[in-house]
Amino acid sequence: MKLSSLYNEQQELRRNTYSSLTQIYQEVQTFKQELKDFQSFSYLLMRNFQHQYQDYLSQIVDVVQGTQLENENLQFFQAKAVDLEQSLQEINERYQVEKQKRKALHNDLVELKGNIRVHCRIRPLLPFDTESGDPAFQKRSLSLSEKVVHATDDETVLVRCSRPGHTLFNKTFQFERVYSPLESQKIVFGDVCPLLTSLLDGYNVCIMTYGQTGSGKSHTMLGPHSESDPVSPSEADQEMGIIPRAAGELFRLLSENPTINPRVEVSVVEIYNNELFDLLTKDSSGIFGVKRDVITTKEGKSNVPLLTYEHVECPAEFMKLINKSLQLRVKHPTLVHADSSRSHLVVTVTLTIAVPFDSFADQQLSQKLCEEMLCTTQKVKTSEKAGFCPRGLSPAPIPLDPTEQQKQVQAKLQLVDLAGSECIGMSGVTGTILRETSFINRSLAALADVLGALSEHRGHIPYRNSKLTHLLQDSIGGDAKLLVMLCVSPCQKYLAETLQSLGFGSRARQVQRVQAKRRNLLVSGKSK
Ligand SMILES: Nc1ncnc2c1ncn2[C@@H]1O[C@H](COP(=O)(O)OP(=O)(O)OP(=O)(O)O)[C@@H](O)[C@H]1O
Repeated sequence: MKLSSLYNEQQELRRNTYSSLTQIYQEVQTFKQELKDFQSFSYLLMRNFQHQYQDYLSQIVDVVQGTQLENENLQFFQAKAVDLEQSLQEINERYQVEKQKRKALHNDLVELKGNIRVHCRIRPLLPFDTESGDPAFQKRSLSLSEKVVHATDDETVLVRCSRPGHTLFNKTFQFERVYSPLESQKIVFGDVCPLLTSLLDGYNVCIMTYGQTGSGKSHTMLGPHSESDPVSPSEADQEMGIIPRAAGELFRLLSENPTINPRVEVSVVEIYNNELFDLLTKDSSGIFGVKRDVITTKEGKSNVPLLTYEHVECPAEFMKLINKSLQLRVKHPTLVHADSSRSHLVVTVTLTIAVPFDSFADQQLSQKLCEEMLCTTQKVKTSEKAGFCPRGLSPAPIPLDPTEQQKQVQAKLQLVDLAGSECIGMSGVTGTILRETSFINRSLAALADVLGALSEHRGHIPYRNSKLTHLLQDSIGGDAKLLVMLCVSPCQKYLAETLQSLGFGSRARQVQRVQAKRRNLLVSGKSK
């Protein structure tokens, strides 16, 4: 019994063992299958990975090669850009040289043809461009201060107005030189400076500023100044205008030529309400600014009898006279400009220099002129104060050592700061100032008429219609080198006045006068 139960137990154990073994076997088989599947999946994965790796690798190689190529291209283009930049710079430098040459040739041509040279300066926008006493105007002032006048290059002014409600305007004007609002007093003088060399070479020269009131004429001619702060000829003052700079340059040039025995004389006149005043002399009651007249001499030249010429020996003495005269110059405020000059200011510098005879022909001519001078001086006997020239004559020639072989040349530099042309409605003037304004406008119209008559080669040139044109007759219609410096405002508010000034300048350029001539001998020493 016990044996049988043991047997049964063993049988049971065997069955269980067999069943477990079978189960284990099945699991091993399943595991083996799974392992096999995993192996083939891994293999597949590996192959895929290898393919992808190959792909990426070849892509990377392509990219690296491409980058290298691009790098080489970049370096090539960079080198090319440097080359191009260099040649552009060279071309630019050559262009600037050619431009200067062209400009010099153009200026020579202008002079040969006897044309008037016209420069135009556009001033910067200033606070008073947006200010107005008129409240209705104030509302519009922002748009009216919009810039409509531009310097597109150094010879072209573009006037462009595209404001809704206004006539569209797009017009260019050409001048010998155009200054943008950023260009300094020094740059402006740089273009004027050669005219001083011409003066020393014996040419008469006239430089005048023309433009609307407040457009920058006095600023250009004199620089900022006031009674308490006069114009000083100091190199440190960047804002100095043409007159103090010209004074400095003239004496600098003279100091480089000590043998020419120079004599510089200055007269200053103001033309106010068509009357001419000598600002360097007092009347019997001790008041500066004596009324004078302009006459035409037998030779057809304009002359101011009894005009004072003062002898100056340095820029400081020169500017002292100018500052004294500026204090006398009539100024009144207008709506456009609080410190408006109401008169034309004409500064005349007479330079007499002695130069050696260089040819027999010169001596002959000198003799002739000497005789002419003698005749004239015998007719006009005027007392001569120490340091002053005989009134009403051009300044006296320098007495020379009779044994010296020298000739004298006299040339005249006129620096003219015109009163501003203006529209009466815009400047808001009444009473005395209105009267002044109409005189200013009439004299400027007379100037335009003279230019018109000259450009049309009319037989009669109406110089005598105003004191201004009569006084400037020799410079405008004669053989002087004449430079008109137009001054214009950049803003919309003064468009009409600006167009008027630009039109004046364009007409002035059309005038063909006689070619500028060197002054010849005034009087001579004796030749041996
Ligand atoms: N280029 C410029 N740069 C800076 N300020 C300027 C310039 N031009 C003119 N101004 C200023 O504008 C104002 C008017 O100029 P300016 O007195 O020269 O006018 P104007 O044409 O002589 O006027 P008017 O005919 O009424 O005397 C001044 O305050 C002057 O300093």
